[in-house]
Amino acid sequence: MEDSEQKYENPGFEAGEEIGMANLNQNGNGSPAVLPTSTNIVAANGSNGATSISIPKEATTRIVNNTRSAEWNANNAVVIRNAMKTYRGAKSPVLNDFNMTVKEGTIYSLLGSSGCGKTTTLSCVVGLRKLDEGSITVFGARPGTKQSGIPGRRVGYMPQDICLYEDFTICETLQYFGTICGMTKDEIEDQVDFLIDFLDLPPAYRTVRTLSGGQKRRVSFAAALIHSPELLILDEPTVGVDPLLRENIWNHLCKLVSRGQTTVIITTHYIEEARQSHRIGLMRSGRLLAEKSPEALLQEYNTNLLEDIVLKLCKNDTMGVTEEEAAAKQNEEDDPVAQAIEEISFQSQARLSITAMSPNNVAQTRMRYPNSKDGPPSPGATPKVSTNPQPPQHPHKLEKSLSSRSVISYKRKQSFKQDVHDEIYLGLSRLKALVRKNLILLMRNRKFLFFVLILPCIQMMNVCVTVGNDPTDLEVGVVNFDSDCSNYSMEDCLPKDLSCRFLDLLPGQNSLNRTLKLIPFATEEEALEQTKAGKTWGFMVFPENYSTHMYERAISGAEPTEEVLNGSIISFEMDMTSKQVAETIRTTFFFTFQKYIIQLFESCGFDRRVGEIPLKLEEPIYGSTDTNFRQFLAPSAILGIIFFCPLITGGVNHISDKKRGTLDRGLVSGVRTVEILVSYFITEGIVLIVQTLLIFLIITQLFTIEFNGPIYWGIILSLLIGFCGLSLGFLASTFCTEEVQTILVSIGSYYPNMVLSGMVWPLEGIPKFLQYIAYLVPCNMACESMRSLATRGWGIDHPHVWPGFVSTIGWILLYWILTILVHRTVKN
Ligand SMILES: Nc1ncnc2c1ncn2[C@@H]1O[C@H](COP(=O)(O)OP(=O)(O)OP(=O)(O)O)[C@@H](O)[C@H]1O
Repeated sequence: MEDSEQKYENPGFEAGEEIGMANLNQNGNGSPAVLPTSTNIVAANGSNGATSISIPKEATTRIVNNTRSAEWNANNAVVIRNAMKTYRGAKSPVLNDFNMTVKEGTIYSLLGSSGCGKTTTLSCVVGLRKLDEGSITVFGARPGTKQSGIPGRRVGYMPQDICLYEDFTICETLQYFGTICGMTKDEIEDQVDFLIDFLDLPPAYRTVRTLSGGQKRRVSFAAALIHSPELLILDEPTVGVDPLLRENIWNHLCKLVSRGQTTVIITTHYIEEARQSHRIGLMRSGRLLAEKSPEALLQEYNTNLLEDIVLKLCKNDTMGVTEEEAAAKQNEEDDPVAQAIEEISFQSQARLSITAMSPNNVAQTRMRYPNSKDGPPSPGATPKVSTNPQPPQHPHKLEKSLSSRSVISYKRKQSFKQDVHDEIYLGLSRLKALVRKNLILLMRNRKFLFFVLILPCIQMMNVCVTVGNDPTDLEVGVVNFDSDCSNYSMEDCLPKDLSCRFLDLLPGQNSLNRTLKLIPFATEEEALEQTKAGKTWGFMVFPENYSTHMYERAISGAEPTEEVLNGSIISFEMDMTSKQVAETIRTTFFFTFQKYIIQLFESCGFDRRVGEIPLKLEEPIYGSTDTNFRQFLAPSAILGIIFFCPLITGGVNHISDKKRGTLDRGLVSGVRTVEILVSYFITEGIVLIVQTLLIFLIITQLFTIEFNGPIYWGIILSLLIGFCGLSLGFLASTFCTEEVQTILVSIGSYYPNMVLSGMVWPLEGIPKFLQYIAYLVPCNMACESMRSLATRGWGIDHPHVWPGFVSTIGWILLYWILTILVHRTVKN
């Protein structure tokens, strides 16, 4: 119980002290900082009065940026100086010459109306946003540097929004954030038990989605606390929390701070709640109106309600009266510090007030704060300095929580080898947490998972069933003035019914091949009308005495008459709007005619070879004589489908993570972009492997499409293309803010990729200049490789095959580099 009786300390502040950059007149060695002149600075040294120095604003910024000496006091956890930030498109800055000093081991409450810039300030402190001007130091270094511990496990961040995975249970949530911060399983288990009990959370197996708003906020709070960080950044943690629990939370924060292990920056809407903090920053329109201990404020304004002070300061600010002027009016006593600050407030817009505190003061000041439960002090009374605070609601559990076992200690100085070891251990720990997170999210959405696994198979089957088959039942009209074909023989060598023999040989009449469906017409006009009406694809006309003329032309040798030549022509009129259909009909006619002539020659006793076209197509070197379009399309279709699915799912998952705020939360805890990418590669890789194997099964077993080369290289290339799509999806989602944008970008990039990689049409058929541009699409070379593997049976060592693998790996690396660069740029 020693802790509960221990006094809460107020390290570094005295009641009545002023906003300040401590020890600006000293550098790290204790020697005076030499400052050029221009802007007034007051360096007040305790009660010894104020010293006025002039420096240009940029010089102060430089000092802040370049050295720890002037700004940095070993007791400062967070220092913000001259911060300026304007959101793109905003008319006024959200942070306007903002200064803030948070001492180590204290609770700092940032108070301000909605929209004044509190969240922006916190997001800059945790490194999620960058300032336009000015500086932030956390533990003496810029956020983002190793020394600052941000991002990393030295900080615990609770954003304003819930920012949790809705499909996780409470236990999984805390495990995730604990593992990211490098906690062991036992440490996490201990903390989970404690936090569930302490924060009055529902049972650990409950899914976040099923919790109330307040319960979700408490889980979010627990996630920030789990690793007992040195710096806790809490954005409105007590909203929606009942008063008793709110008090518990504050007690817990006080407890953590009193042990000197934690610094807390908290934003809250409950002004009186802020009484329990060591320092209050009153914020308005991107500036601090005051930054003092609650006692100092209450004393100065001679009131017992913080609300009154906030109201007064805001009114004064609206009227253009500075805090110092207002305080001077309230308190007629001549305070040299207040006077000094008043002086610079009038002289410069770029105000910089500095209170130099003696280190002795810092060490000596010990103040205990009244608990809100005690009620406000009576009018005119000085703030209550209690010696007996309300004990926390679960003192024994707090003891347990705060024992050295549950508090992670951070060694600040260790060997390089140890550093590397820690980095590797932490990196693996984060990766493990990310992979587990992805897998849990995937498994919790079983229907979606099933759809994701099955979708590429459905697409592939779709391609195989619908594409590459010859068209059938094409309706073609026949106008036959030669014969009514009522009684004819295919064997006779007679000049009659030859038109019937030709029609008989057309596929679709007596054969299984159902290419054509012949429709007889009495006149050409009728047949034409039907074609014009779109009911037939065209019609053929056999002239009168066609058989006689054809017989003479075929067997009467040289020098046929003009009448014979013209009278033996079968004329075709066709609807040529569909290239594939027209080609099919035309090819069918030509091949049938060839057969018909051979058959006529044979029936008349001639050598059939006389009737053959004297061209010979030898056995194909690669492929077969009856290769259809499906054989051409299938290998590239695999790549197209495997590329597209992860492109969409990877991008959408990343955006969801971003929108939920969970990504930012992870990044603050030290998760790296490359780790997120690797984790998605692992989980999506599992999905990809299943998708690829299913697709290969479908094409080889169900549709019996030949894969002549080593099939494992085909599978590896498909996986690489899947990873390539995933990487592109990631890159796209780095730019985008909404899922629909990623989907549009994916679709937009999919079609050029499909067309320019020769998936559907040979690249030799596109304009020459486009053939070069086509190399810029990721599937281009991979398509050629895949086709060569599948149809020509070549191996990885063939110069048409390996470049596809190399180029795909190159694209993956390029997308990764761009994603990391864009991510950094966007963050900046
Ligand atoms: N990404 C953004 N782009 C443009 N403006 C923004 C963006 N984020 C915040 N703002 C604007 O900046 C101002 C400060 O926002 P911020 O979230 O920091 O306020 P806050 O003090 O935390 O408010 P609250 O207490 O309501 O959470 C607001 O006017 C807000 O509309």
